[in-house]
Amino acid sequence: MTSSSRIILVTGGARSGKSALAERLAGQFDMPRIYIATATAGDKEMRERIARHREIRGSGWRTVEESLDLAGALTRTDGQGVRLVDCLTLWLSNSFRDDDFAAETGPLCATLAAQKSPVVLVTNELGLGIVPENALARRFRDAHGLMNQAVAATADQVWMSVSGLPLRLKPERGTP
Ligand SMILES: Nc1nc2c(ncn2[C@@H]2O[C@H](COP(=O)(O)OP(=O)(O)OP(=O)(O)O)[C@@H](O)[C@H]2O)c(=O)[nH]1
Repeated sequence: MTSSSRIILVTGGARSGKSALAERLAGQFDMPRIYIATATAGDKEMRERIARHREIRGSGWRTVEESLDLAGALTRTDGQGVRLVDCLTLWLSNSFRDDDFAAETGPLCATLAAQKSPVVLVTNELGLGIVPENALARRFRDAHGLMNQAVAATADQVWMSVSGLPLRLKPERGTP
């Protein structure tokens, strides 16, 4: 992995294989691995899911749990290894202020641009289905799409996982 691939975004639908792709991309950096989890274990199913993820990741990863201050977690861990953030969707949902999505996404993109060590970020490709009936869900969906665009613009590489298959979106093959 070259130094020009410092910020990598991986998008995809639920159970599309995006987390596994992100782990493979992070694994290409020959340095310690730090997993930044934005999920909180709200119920038994989520606790079991998290336990499974930890088991699969194994001891090669240090885990940092940060559901709100993602920029702070990135700043604190910069210089310590490659960071894998899983995922931006839950982070935005935890920190979403109904009226002002830029208040969260702007500082995140500025922090990403300032990182010295690599970061692989996982997000979801929302909004491919029907328009939600609920107004808050519509505002979240729109804010989430704008967040993805802003992070993708900041990223050196963008990938999408479709049915477990990786699709590279940025840079397109053949372009420098
Ligand atoms: N708090 C916490 N959350 C974790 C940990 N490990 C994984 N997670 C969370 O588990 C979630 C990812 O797992 P899944 O929901 O199974 O993945 P998915 O997005 O449905 O499926 P894929 O597209 O295949 O990745 C992310 O939201 C992570 O934050 C951990 O150690 N602690």
